Amino acid sequence: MAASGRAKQDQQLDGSKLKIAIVHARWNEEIIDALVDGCVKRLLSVGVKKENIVIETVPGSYELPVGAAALASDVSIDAVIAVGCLIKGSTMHFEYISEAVSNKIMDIQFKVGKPIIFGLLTCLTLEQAKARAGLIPGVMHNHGVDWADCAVEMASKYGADFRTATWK
Ligand SMILES: Nc1c(NC[C@H](O)[C@H](O)[C@H](O)CO)[nH]c(=O)[nH]c1=O
Ligand SMILES: CC(=O)[C@@H](O)COP(=O)(O)O
Repeated sequence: MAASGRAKQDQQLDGSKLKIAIVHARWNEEIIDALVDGCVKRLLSVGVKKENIVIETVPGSYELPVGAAALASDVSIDAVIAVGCLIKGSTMHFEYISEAVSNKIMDIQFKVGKPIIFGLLTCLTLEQAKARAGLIPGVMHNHGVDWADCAVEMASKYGADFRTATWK
């Protein structure tokens, strides 16, 4: 069972002035649909306008860094949420994609000067993925909600700093 220590909000989130992009993979559609739905509903609930939520897709999670970088290059976008679901198979494919995507998304946000939220589930079983997408009642919350909060907080708190920071 995952740690229950979800980050508590240290400020009232206000997304009313933000434009947020979600780029999601199309593998494991049931999981992705639930994650994106949770993310969008949360963004709307903290004030992001519907017209300021951009949704694009890529074939698989390995393509998320390219999609995220492309969306982040749009000057009007304040943060990108990269959403994918990797489920371990019988080869090392899972490990290579997980590592590459994690490292690259971290790199890109510093290069583009915008928060890119790591919304990639790296699960050993379909059950783990369903739980983290909020699809098993009473087990776990939909992690897409956390990613929405994170995008709004990071864009609000650090967005401008990212663009001008010399430490990139
Ligand atoms: N097995 C999963 C994949 N595999 C596809 C790769 O992400 C990539 O699209 C392909 O290797 C071509 O570059 N993708 C997922 O998102 N989830 C999986 O479980
Ligand atoms: C995450 C993956 O790429 C994985 O689902 C692919 O399965 P396999 O390792 O059996 O080819």
